[in-house]
Amino acid sequence: MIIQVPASSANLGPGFDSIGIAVSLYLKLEVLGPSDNWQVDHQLGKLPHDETNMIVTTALSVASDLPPQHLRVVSDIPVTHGLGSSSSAIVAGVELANQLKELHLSKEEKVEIASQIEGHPDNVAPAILGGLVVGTHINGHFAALEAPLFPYDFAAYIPPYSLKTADARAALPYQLDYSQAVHASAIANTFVASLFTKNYDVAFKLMEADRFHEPYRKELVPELNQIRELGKKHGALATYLSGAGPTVMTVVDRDKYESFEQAVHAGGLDGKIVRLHPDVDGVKLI
Ligand SMILES: Nc1ncnc2c1ncn2[C@@H]1O[C@H](COP(=O)(O)OP(=O)(O)OP(=O)(O)O)[C@@H](O)[C@H]1O
Ligand SMILES: N[C@@H](CCO)C(=O)O
Repeated sequence: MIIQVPASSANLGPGFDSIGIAVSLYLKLEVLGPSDNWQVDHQLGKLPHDETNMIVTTALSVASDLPPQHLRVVSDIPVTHGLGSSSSAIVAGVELANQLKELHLSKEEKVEIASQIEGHPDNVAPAILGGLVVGTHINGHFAALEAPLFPYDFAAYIPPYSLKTADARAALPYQLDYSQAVHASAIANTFVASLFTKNYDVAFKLMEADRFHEPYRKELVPELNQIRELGKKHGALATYLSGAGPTVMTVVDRDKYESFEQAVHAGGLDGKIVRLHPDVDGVKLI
């Protein structure tokens, strides 16, 4: 059995902790069979190979009596780079328990479990459902709604350095001034309305108008402004910080992708740039 989970790009500008989209990088979790101890084979650097691996801890939190397994993980989602690697591991763990214990979890139940673990649904919900998702928690439970998917590609600029979500969250203020909070919320509300009504001229302006997190994180990722400026000169639609960064996502018309990528290379940035498209399936068995 192989479980496949897509990467996800959260926030899309003003949708802090509530909007995310599944994109075409994947974690594949193969179940090789029962084992004396939990064993996780992977080539993902320092991540644990035993029962402390996040995939296993998640699976055991769903089904504590799950017998140990020998697992193999292959993933092209870069870890701590703002493309939802932790969410891919959590979603893989939920699905592992679901399959091995035949729990028959609904998609909504998977979103609830994974969001409780991650704390917000912006990465786990698209990783489960596929596509573009808006969600939050209310009275301790999570709701996630699927928005229409826009017909564009992404140029993901992936810097050579990593940035832990915890560190990027530490850069945020504890409080926002009341009038600033009202304006930030109005931007986010109108952004969501523009997505659901497919008013993309408005959506892409608002995607670059976040007031909740990008102003506080831009010093950590100087490439955000550099690429945003390149995008304006080379026909890109909008650029935002993917999740907690440091990946910078640019939405591009499919026929303008090549020229935008060339402009980023010519800009002398030392990260890599990867063409991504939305994933519509979410977690699935392959
Ligand atoms: N394939 C994996 N298997 C097990 N654990 C993983 C895996 N990928 C990521 N993790 C865990 O998630 C942590 C990284 O989470 P973090 O939230 O900092 O980054 P991210 O999820 O890549 O970024 P973002 O949440 O901004 O999209 C790793 O340190 C590790 O503990
Ligand atoms: N919404 C989250 C995504 C990363 O978990 C953030 O920006 O911190």
